[in-house]
Amino acid sequence: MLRSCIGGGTLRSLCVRRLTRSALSSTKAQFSSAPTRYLQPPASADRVPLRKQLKEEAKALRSHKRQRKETEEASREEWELTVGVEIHAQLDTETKLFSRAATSISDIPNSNVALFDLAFPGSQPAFQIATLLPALRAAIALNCEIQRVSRFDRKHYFYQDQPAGYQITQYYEPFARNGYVDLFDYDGIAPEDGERIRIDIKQLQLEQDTAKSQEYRGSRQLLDFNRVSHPLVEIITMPQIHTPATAAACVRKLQAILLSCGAVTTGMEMGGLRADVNVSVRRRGEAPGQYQYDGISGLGQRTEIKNLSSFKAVEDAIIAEKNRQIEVLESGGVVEGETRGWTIGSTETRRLRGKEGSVDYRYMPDPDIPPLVIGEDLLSSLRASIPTAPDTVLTLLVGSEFNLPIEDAKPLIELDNGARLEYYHDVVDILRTLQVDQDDKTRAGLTRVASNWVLHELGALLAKADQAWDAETVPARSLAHLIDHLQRKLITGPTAKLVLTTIFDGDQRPVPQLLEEENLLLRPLSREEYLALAESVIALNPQMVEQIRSKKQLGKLGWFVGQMMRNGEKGRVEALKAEEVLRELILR
Ligand SMILES: Nc1ncnc2c1ncn2[C@@H]1O[C@H](COP(=O)(O)OP(=O)(O)OP(=O)(O)O)[C@@H](O)[C@H]1O
Ligand SMILES: [Mg+2]
Ligand SMILES: [Mg+2]
Repeated sequence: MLRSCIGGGTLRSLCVRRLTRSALSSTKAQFSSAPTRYLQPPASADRVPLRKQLKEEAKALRSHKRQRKETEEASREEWELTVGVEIHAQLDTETKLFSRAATSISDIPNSNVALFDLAFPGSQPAFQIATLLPALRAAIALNCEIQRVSRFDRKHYFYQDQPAGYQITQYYEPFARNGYVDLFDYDGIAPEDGERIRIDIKQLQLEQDTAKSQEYRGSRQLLDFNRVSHPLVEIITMPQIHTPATAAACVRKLQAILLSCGAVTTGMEMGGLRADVNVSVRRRGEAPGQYQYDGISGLGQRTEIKNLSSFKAVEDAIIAEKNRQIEVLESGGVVEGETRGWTIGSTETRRLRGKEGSVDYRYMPDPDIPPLVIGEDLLSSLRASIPTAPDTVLTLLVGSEFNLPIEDAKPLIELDNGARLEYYHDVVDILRTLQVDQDDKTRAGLTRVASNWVLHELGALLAKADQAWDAETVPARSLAHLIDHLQRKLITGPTAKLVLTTIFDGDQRPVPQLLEEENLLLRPLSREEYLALAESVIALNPQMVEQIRSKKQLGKLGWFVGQMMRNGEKGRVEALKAEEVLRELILR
């Protein structure tokens, strides 16, 4: 740890030493682990030299991508793709939907299971009212009309992960209808969808999750009933999406909204959210297709790809399924309504089963569960407490108060479930107080400087250490003090980065104390010292000076600045002042 090396010498020299040593050992490691084919001559004449092989592979990949793009464009002109998405998200609740068993997923398998969850004969459902709160927050955040009365239904199918032989869901009378989600260009929608597209949401329904199956030694299945009856919200979009990229953007946005309104705590990466995509194609020139869905007619036959667990899988599976359907239709075949699966890294969807018509599920109202009646007072208190929507936060961050580029505003909102944004606000607040004596222009620029440090400098350290976000690793106060010192030119940029690394590695001293004790505060060079330094680098490079003077190659001044920083005492030469003196000496 860096902290332990501080005692024996100056922080700067020790860090350089530490870096050199670790750089050397990593170089060594690279060499020792390099495949032997680098070091040995080719064993036989037909072995292609590696560089050539890599070049050919890169060329093949480029041509494959080009071909895929061309096929995509050609097929887009001829075929219309339609996609509707169903999202299943695990609600942030302490209990299951109809029992008081805990929802914790980290406990040992089959430890959180009530009799009703296992469908023991005679056990009865006891609806847990608290599970409704995150569901309602989701419905409000998705602009839905909340139904004052809704009911639960049984959807029958037989599978090992469903002990009752039916799933309790809301088929006939869901608790929320007619919502929408707006997707913007910055959400990553396809260019042909323009700056904004609105996707209507047909309904939100409460339902039970299934048990988790796990394959065991190939032929057996292990079942963990901890997940069974975990409260889920199913969100169903209308078939209004026409590109794979927009479908992926839609799932990403729905996840962001659910996280930000506190309906869920985990996203796709942790298995807390799964997506099913429904895909159909239709030849543009031909008569409308014979299928319809909730008032939208003229559609092609849909297939459904179940259980997608990443945004990339959503996009890739839709591309593959669209291409498969086009191929079937172009060769005179018929697309069958079926459920299909997708394996990550694959290029094709695979048939799982023919799609049962809704009749086969034998939907029926659950006779054991009374209707859900939602009061206006509950709704208005939830509406008042719902956090600001991500789009509104984004507008604020790119607006005049924060003036951030969209490329910074988006990750600030999305990273670490909002914790990064909270930290950023803390840094800005403290920084504004520290810089209260500065002029308006400097103070206005603080928001951008802070986002650069929070996202890029701190982000790079986290990435390098492969470490998860923790606001205490570098306390907001420390980062604000560091930026304050830098803004006041009390330290140089490289020193600020070095100190950030030191704190990141565990040094807990307050920044002013650390800078003082390690002698890192900038002791500005005098004018005479700048002049002497500039003269020495000028004297060593007369030709360059001549080029700058005669050909007006002012860009070369930067090279001289670099020389001055290298030759001068580390951390004491300021680039702007160096350039000022150089201009004076060379261009006068
Ligand atoms: N022809 C079509 N092409 C593309 N998408 C479609 C088409 N018809 C319906 N969809 C989409 O399919 C989805 C249907 O979801 P819904 O939950 O209503 O039925 P389901 O898939 O039979 O139900 P579940 O999978 O929950 O048993 C919606 O997202 C809808 O937009
Ligand atoms: Mg559905
Ligand atoms: Mg479905």
